[in-house]
Amino acid sequence: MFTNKSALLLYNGNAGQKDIEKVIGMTVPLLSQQVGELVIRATQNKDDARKYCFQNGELFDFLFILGGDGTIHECINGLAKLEKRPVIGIIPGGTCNDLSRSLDIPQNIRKATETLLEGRVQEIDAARVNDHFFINFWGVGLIAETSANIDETEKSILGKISYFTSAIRTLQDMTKFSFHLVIDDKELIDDGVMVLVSNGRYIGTNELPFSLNSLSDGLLDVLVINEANLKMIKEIVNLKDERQWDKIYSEIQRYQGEKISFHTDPPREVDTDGEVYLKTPAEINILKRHFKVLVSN
Ligand SMILES: Nc1ncnc2c1ncn2[C@@H]1O[C@H](COP(=O)(O)OP(=O)(O)OP(=O)(O)O)[C@@H](O)[C@H]1O
Repeated sequence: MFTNKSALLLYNGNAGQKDIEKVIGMTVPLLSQQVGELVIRATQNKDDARKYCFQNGELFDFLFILGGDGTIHECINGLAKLEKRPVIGIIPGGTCNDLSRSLDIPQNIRKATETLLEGRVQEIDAARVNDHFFINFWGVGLIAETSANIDETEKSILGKISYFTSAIRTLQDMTKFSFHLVIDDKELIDDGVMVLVSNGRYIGTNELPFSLNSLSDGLLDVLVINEANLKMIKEIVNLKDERQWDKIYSEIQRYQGEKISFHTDPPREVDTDGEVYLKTPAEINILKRHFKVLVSN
């Protein structure tokens, strides 16, 4: 599949906890054995991946992204509007790596590279929010405030555990907010502590207990949490049997749709794929099978 093809390996040059030379050493020898022409580039700054993908994405048949969900988010924002988009191979090099988990890619870098090189191409959905794009999730309330409250030093030392310590801090002073939500033709005026729109199956390394949730189903899943406490959050992340869901959590509402409109007054911060830089209001549309990715055979 890769002979006579060109590929870009883009890696997060600021890879936090990871020994980048060791990480690169686990993937480049494997890629260069199979790929016709391999270009390697490290990101120099935040937003570099988005700009580079936008300017050069059409030149490559494949894009291997070695980084976390934040780096992937930047890449898909650079690629989304291009006519010719490369096939994406995700090598999990971040802290949470939620998208690679949703795609069942091994979390070990060498194994992930081998899996992608022996894999097949699958089309997956993405979503457009206003003039931006996301691939894994969009959320307001608890999730956005947890991300915003993460201490970067803590993240580099504790990795994914920092999300839990931040969630505990955030829950202590979380207050409800009012919102106006429209999912396709269904209108909901309500208040709550979190509204989540997900395309993928994992958030903060935890699998969402939705058996219907798929990256290729042409639908976005919407989760509205009206009340939250720590016990409940722990139970949600540990809940593996979806049949228990409706019985236990009457304060959680679930929907699916293709087009979502969300308003708050005043505007609230939004987390998209783990990055907090957007605010409400939001007009969200599914982009069916917009990207091609490599997955396990
Ligand atoms: N060279 C760089 N200098 C500064 N920031 C960078 C650089 N390269 C990437 N970034 C930024 O670092 C952020 C985090 O990177 P990344 O997502 O790869 O790792 P992570 O946050 O540890 O992983 P995850 O999102 O899976 O938890 C991204 O938002 C990206 O914009």
